[in-house]
Amino acid sequence: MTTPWKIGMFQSAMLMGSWRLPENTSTDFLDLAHWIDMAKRCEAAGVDFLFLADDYGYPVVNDTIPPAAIRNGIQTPKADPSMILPALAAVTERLGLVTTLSTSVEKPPMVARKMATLDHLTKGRIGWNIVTGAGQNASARLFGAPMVEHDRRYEIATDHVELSLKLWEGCWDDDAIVLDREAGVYADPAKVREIEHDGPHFRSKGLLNVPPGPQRTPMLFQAGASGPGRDLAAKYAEGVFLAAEVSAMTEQISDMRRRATEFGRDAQSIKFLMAGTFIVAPTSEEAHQLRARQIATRTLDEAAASYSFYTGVDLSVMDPDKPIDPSTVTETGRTNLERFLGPNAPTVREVLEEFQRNSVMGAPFIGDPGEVVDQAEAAMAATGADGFLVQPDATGTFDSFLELVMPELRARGLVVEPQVGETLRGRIRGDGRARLAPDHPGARIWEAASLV
Ligand SMILES: Cc1cc2nc3c(=O)[nH]c(=O)nc-3n(C[C@H](O)[C@H](O)[C@H](O)COP(=O)(O)O)c2cc1C
Repeated sequence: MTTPWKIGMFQSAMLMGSWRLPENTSTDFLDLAHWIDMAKRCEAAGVDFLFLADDYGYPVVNDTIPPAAIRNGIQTPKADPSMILPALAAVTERLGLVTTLSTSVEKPPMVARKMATLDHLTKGRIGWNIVTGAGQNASARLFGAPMVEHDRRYEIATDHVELSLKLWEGCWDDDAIVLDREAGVYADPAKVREIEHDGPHFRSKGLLNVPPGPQRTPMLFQAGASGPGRDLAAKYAEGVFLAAEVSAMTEQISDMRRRATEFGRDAQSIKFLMAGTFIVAPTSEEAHQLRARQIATRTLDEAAASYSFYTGVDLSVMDPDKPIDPSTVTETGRTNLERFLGPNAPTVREVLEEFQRNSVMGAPFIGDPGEVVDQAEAAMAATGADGFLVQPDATGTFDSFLELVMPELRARGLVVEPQVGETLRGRIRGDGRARLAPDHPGARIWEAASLV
């Protein structure tokens, strides 16, 4: 059998899929029962994890929210997934649970404490998607702070992760909790310590006041593919989410593996998951009909509002018949600007049409179960990726993927059944190891602390 594919499911606590279609249920995103049902179905179908993306942003162009964004529910409203996760932990026992916390907004001790708590509550099934924050122009307004430039946000993220790693790996020895009721000893003071950090952006002398969970450091994910984003991933990430065309993704993966070796890590220690949209139905014809219905629910105005959320760039004021001006700069997200520049750049109209069809996620796989898995196998072979981050279907959930694609993947021997008791890291790395690999910078913090 080939190395099993890793299968994660992408969600956000907002409108997903084509919410205007009558079969779409993402309008229930503020109902806990919606999430509990989804998590149980994901677990029963044997996928590796459910990822709840998050940010504080919303579309803003020329200092205002485009009316199309509010009218059509584009990237807003959006609820806080960290409030939903404990309920999902309670009703699952194998499903990994991954969420986002922003290094631009949440301070390291807050991230470290929330994630360590969730690692306990999930019994080692939690992952952190490290982001500098999508929709940054809106987020900065919301927090009343000047917008920090793109590359500097990644410098802050690097220092943030360094301190967070110290808190997870350095404060508590493995055998610090004694729990001797007779002697009245809860924890051994010799095995618990404050860490010190004096970095370019964060300073701390402190103790993480929750002991680490089964993974110590939550499994670390990252999703920015600009130069500084790639470096952050290469240095710390154990899983990377990518959304692009196959050719761009192939380059991103090989470049990030190369950068990982420059940081002294095994290039294979990062698992790359392609954002994959599967438009699947029992027959090919039904799948293509569904695709046409989905595209018809989205206007070019909405595509422009969505593009502005990811990039801060307003395509609606540009000449539709020319490519995006190559001198355009943005301090919001760069990946979705850079992928449409350069030789053979598409026109603005083509970019909008691409966003109307696919948003940031690249072209979908369309067809019956056999056809979509053939297409997915070809993408895996071309890119060298390790699996998929599956996008919600037209219903806003994953029912068609879980019911039609998972059995096909299993029949082809491409996935293995997750087991109770596995940590998220152990499962995704495939070696059962709960803790960071020895070549990860966080492992050196643990080694140094355990020698104290
Ligand atoms: C599949 C995927 C998931 C993402 N999830 C989040 C998220 O939950 N929160 C967020 O703020 N940004 C998220 N992003 C955006 C990235 O973190 C990043 O800001 C964006 O890709 C722009 O990259 P750059 O900052 O390197 O230019 C996601 C991106 C991708 C491709």
